[in-house]
Amino acid sequence: MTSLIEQAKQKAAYQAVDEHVLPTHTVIGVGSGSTVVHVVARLLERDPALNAKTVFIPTSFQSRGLLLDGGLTVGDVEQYPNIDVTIDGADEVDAQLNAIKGGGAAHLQEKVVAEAAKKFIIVADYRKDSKVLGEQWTKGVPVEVVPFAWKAVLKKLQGLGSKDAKLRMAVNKAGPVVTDNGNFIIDAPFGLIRDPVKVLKDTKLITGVVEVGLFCNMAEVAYFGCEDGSVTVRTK
Ligand SMILES: O=C[C@H](O)[C@H](O)[C@H](O)COP(=O)(O)O
Repeated sequence: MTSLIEQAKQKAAYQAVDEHVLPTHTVIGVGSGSTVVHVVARLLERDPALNAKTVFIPTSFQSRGLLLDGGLTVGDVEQYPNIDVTIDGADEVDAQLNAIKGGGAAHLQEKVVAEAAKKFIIVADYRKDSKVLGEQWTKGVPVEVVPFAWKAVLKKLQGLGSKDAKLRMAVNKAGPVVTDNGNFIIDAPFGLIRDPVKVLKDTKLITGVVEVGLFCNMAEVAYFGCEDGSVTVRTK
């Protein structure tokens, strides 16, 4: 039996695909994470002729695998720098549609693919819906760093007020999580983030930081699957 959370993710993902992936689209960005599994499932229910003329741009090893397993054609932003629409999950979304992403360490490729798209759409379940970032997602802002700089970046993040910033450690592997790009992740909690643009700018300016999991002023719409089976749609 599917859990309430899985149902919520599925409803949000299905509605987003139905409303934003148009028959005229030929290049679609596909994010990463557990909610995106439902995005790909819905894409696979489309007319096969539409999928056959479409290239899908993954944002991680995981989403590339989902697309390939579904028999879809994959490409990259080097070949396809103009994407019609990108649909992705999020760890938390605020009232202005700013988002924290990178809980799965995929936010660098996700941000590139989102920025290359004419439209960026977020799909999530009710647990991700916040007024202010940091209300629900308390693990911190994921910051991807080049490995040799991690300690220096950690100190700078602490200096910016993230006292509990820490290197993300792997499970079932000794040592840190290594991203799809060969980098490390620092999770930097900043409490309630009332000015995400400032936190993004301050953290991204630290030398050694590759990308920060704050997606500010990027999403056009967010779909939240609710506990009662409905979907809340929030637009900018
Ligand atoms: O790095 C991972 C991505 O930003 C995901 O989109 C995010 O963590 C949400 O994942 P999920 O849909 O599994 O909650």
